[in-house]
Amino acid sequence: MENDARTPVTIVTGYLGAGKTSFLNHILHQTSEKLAIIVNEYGDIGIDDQLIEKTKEEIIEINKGCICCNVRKDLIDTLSMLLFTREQGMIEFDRVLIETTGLADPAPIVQTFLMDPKMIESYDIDSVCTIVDSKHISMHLDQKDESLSQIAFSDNILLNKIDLISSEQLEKLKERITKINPFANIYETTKSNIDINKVFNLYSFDLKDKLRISPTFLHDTHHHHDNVTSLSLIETKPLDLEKLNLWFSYLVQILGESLYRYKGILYINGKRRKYIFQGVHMLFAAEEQAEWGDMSPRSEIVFIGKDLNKQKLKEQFHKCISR
Ligand SMILES: Nc1nc2c(ncn2[C@@H]2O[C@H](COP(=O)(O)OP(=O)(O)OP(=O)(O)O)[C@@H](O)[C@H]2O)c(=O)[nH]1
Repeated sequence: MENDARTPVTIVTGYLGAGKTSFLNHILHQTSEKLAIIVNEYGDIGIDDQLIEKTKEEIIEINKGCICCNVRKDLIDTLSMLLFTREQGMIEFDRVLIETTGLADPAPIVQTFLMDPKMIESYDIDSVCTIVDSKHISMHLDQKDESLSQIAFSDNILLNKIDLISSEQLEKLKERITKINPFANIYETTKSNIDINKVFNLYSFDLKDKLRISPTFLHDTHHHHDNVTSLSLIETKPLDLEKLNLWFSYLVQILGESLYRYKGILYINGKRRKYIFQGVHMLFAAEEQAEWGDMSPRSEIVFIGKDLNKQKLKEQFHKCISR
């Protein structure tokens, strides 16, 4: 990012054999930056039991036993070592690229950059890219939480291997993916061939006017079976800041674990400026932004989460309208 000394980080995720290595090769071919690539080998063996998998990682608990917010100590060690060796003039790199294993849930990796003070100071998540095996993803989505999580956390989704499916299948897949994650850019690829400008320098986790809540996504989704879904809320009446604060505190405490990502732009009663916020599980940040100016003010919120009680969330949000 301009005037930002932090090193950008791109996280690449995707199921086994989806095309992550092919993606890396295309990126390496196009980039003029020096990349430090971390290939994450952990959890490589298929272990179904969540608890066993979690004990393989070094988990730091915050918020008294919250298991959804954890950082990866092994990753912090590697990233600290990179910083140190660069400071010593032993290596040079402009960006870090992390390739996760096919079975990894990206949440703890993303959280590492949002929770650890040294990581926050030194690194800046540019974007999370998920490579999807278009031929097999539907089966994985039916069976695996990791695939859902990889899609839910993503900023860029490459629907790869489209040569192996029909155009009807592709349309259905796009619909299903959009319902899980309405934030992400979706690209159709073969051999993960993508223009680097589409995936680098997005800085999706910055709060600076980066909201991409497009009108096409702001509708409700029905008739699908994925337990990870999105919900969009829109309100043109001004909202009460105090009520909203209380509601959000409640939401992150109660639903934090099942809220994957959420973002919003808020029209607050008595404020000329927009409020924007975003969160990952229980980690939450909000910021006052530019004035509404000529735009007609309205609030837009999108949640991506597991087993969302949409009706209840809608009712609770409605109660935050300023009376
Ligand atoms: N037909 C077809 N094959 C592809 C495409 N992209 C990748 N492949 C093939 O799929 C296989 C896996 O691709 P990789 O890029 O190694 O995938 P990966 O995600 O790095 O795989 P793992 O490291 O095993 O998780 C290779 O044999 C690729 O040649 C595509 O768009 N179409």
